[in-house]
Amino acid sequence: MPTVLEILAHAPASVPVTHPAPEAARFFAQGELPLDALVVEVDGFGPLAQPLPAERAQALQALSAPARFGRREQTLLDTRVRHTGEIDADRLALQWPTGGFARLQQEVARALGVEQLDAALHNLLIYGAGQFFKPHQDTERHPRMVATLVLVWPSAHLGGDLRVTLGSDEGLLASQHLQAPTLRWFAFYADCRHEVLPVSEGWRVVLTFDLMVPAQTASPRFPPAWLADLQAALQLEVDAQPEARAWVLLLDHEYTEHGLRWPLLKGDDRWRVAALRTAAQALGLQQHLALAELHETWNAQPVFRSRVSRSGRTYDEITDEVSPQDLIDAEMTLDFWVDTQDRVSRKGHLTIDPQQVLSFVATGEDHRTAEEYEGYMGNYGDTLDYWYRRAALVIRSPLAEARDAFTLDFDAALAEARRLAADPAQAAALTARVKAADRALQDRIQQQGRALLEACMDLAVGMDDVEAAVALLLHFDPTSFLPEDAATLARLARSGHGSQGLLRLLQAWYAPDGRPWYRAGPWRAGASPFTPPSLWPADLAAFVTAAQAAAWPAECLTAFFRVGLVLLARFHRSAQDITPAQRQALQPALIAQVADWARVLVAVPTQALLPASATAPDVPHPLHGLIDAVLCCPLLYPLADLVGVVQACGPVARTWPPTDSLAAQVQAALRAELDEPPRAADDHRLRRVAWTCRCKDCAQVIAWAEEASAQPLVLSMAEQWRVHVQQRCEAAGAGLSFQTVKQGLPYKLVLAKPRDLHLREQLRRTQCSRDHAMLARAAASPWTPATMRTGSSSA
Ligand SMILES: O=C(O)CCC(=O)C(=O)O
Ligand SMILES: [Fe+2]
Repeated sequence: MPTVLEILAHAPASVPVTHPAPEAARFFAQGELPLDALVVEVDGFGPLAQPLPAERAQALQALSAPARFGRREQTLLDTRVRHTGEIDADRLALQWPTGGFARLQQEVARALGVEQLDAALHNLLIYGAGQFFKPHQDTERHPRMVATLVLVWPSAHLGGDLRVTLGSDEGLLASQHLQAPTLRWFAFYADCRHEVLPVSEGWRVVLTFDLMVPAQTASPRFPPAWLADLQAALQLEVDAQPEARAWVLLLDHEYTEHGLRWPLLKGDDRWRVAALRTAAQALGLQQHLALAELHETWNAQPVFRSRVSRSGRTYDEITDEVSPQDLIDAEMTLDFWVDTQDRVSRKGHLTIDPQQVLSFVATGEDHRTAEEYEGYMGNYGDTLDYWYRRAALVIRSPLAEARDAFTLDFDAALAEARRLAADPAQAAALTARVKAADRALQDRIQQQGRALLEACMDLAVGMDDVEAAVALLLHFDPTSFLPEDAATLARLARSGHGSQGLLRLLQAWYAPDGRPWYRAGPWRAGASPFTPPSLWPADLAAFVTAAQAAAWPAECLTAFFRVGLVLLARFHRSAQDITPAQRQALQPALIAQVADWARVLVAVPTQALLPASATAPDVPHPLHGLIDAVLCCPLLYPLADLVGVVQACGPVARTWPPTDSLAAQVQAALRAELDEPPRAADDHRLRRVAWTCRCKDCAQVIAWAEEASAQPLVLSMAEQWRVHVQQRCEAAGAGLSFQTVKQGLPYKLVLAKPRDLHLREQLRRTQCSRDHAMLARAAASPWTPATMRTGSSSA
C-alpha cells in the first residue's frame, strides 16, 4: 500500500495545471503573448515603442527613480542590493485588447496551479548595463497576494536572467533578446527567493504585477479512486502515530502569519492540502494549518584551512569559523494555528517530534531564521543552534485535538470539558478526554493548585469512571485545601461515584506512592529546618467543621483522619534516621502540632464519625489513634514534654490507653524527673546525651562530659579528627562549645561544657513541678461529660 507521500508525489490529472510534465516544479512559470497584446503609455514620456530603442530606454531611465526594496518594516535604498530604475504604476497606462488581460490572468493562474488569479500592475523597471537585484523574497503587499508576474518589454539586452529557487529547486527565466517576436512573461510565488542577475549589455525593461487569489475560488476535484487510496493511507498513518500525536506534513512554500490561510496556499501545497483536507474530513479527523519552529543544537567544530608554509610543507591552520558536526538535539514546536474556518490562534506551544514530520521539500538554509554559537557547554563542547520556520498541515483525531487543547489553551479546553460534564450523555467522552489530557491537567494543577479544584470536581462528577475521576483529583495536594474545599469534595460523595468515590480518593491521596505532595515532604533527607509534617489542610479545625456542614459521610471523615495518621506513622519511621540534634530542633513544633490536631479531634462529635460497631470494630477513634502514635515514639515525644498534648486531649487523656492512660504516663514521667536529686553546685556532668559515636576520640570526650569537672577538655589532634569529634558532638545535641587553638602541631581542639547547666535544670524543675501539680489537680477534678465515643475496647 503506497504511503501518503507516494500518493501525493504526482498530481492527479484533474488538478488544473498546464504543465509540460506533471512533476515539473510549480513554483514558477513562463509564457508569452503576441506583441500587439499590450500598449503601454508612460506619463510624461508617451507610448513605449516596440522594440524600445536604446536611447529611448535611456531617456526612460532618466525619468525613473532609483528602486528601493523592503527589509522587514523598512524600505531601503542600497545599490549594492538593488540597482535599477523604477516608475510607479500611477504613471503608467495599460491598454489590453478586449478579454486580453483576463486571458493572461487565466493562463498565469493555471500555470501556477491556482484556479484563478487577479493581477494588479505594480511598476515598470529599467535595468541598464551592470544593474541587478540581489536574492530576495517579495513582500506580500496585498492581503491575498501570493505571487509576482513579470512582463518583459521588447528592448534589446543581454544578461539579466531571473533566477528563482524553492528549497533546492531552481528555475532560470531568461529575458535576454536582441529582437523579441513576443511579449514574454514570468511568474513565481512571492515566498520563493529570486534574483535578477546583472544586465551585461542593453536595457532590460519589465512591467511587474502583484498576483492575488480572489476571495472565492473553486476547489479542485479529485478522482474518487485516487481519493479513496489517499484516505486509506492517511487513516493508517494517523492511527500509527505514537500516543495519538499529530500527523504533520511540512508545506513546500513559506508563509507569513498573514499569508498562512487555506485559500492562499501556493503551488503544490494547494492541491495536496485540498486533497488531504477532503480525506481527513471523510475520516472525521481535525485539520489545521500551523507554523512550526524547528530548533536544532549541533556540536560545533572549528574550521581548519590548509596552508603552505615557506618551506613548502602544507599544514592546517585554525580559523575563527565553526561548522556543525553532530546533531545533539532537535525539537519542533507548533505555535500559530489556523482552523478550517481560517480563524487564527496564537495560543500555546505544542511540541512534536521532528523525526515524525513529513515533507516534500527538506528544511534548509532558506528556512533558517536565526543561529547562535555558544562556546564550551559542559558535556557538549561548543554548540551551534539553528532555528527554522516552516508551515505545516496538522491532522489529528478529535480526541488528540481535545487533548492538545489542554496544552495550547488550557482555560478554553477546561471550559469546554466542563460543558461536556454538564451533559450526562457525554460522560464516556469526557472520561476519555480527561484521561488523554492527564499530563497537561497534572502540570496545571501543580502550578495552580486548589484554584482548579472546583472546575476539576465538575469534571470528576461528570465522568463515568470512578478510577479516572479519582486519578484526576489525586493531582491536588490535600494539605493545601482551604475550609471551603471541604464542600467541593463532598460533591464527589454526592455524585454517582458515591461515598466510595471520596473514600477511594482519600486512600489514594495518602497511599505510599503517587503522592508528589508527600514525596516532597519537609522531613526528607537534607531538608532543613526540620518541620512537622503537614498531613491535613493547614486550618484543620475549620476544614473539619466545613466537612461536617457539607455532610461528609461518616466513613469518609473517619478515613480522612485515619489515612493522615497512617502517614504520621510513616513520618515517625523516617524520623528515626535523624540525629538527636535535629530531633531537638524538631520537637517543640512537632509536639505543638500534635496538640493542635488533638484539639481538633476532640471537637469532632461522635456521630460525625464511623460508629465503632458498624464495620470495623478495631478502628480506634482518631484521637485514640493519635495518642497511640505518640506513645509509640518516646524519642520524638518524651513523656515529660507532653503536658500540652494531655491538655489538648481533654478527658480522653485520662482514659486512653485503657491500661495506662496518657495523663498517667506523663504524670509519672514528671514525678520521676522531680524525684532525681537536684544537681550539686560543683556537678557539671552532662546527662541524657544520646552520643552518636563512641570511637576512641569521641570516647575521651564522653568520659570528660560525664565527669563532674567544669574544666575544658583540650585535644591535640589532626584536622580530620578535630572535625569528626566536633561534628559528632554537635549531632548529639550535647550543647558543647568548640574552639580550635592554632598552637603547636597538631592544633588543639578545646571543648567547653555549657555554663548555664544549673540554671537550665532549675527552670526545668520548676516547670515540671508546675505541670505535675496541674495534672494532679485535673485528675482530682470531676469528669466533664465525654462528648465523644471512647472507643470499642472501653465500650
Ligand atoms: O526584474 C525582475 O524580473 C524582477 C524584479 C523583482 O524581483 C521585484 O521587483 O521584486
Ligand atoms: Fe522580487
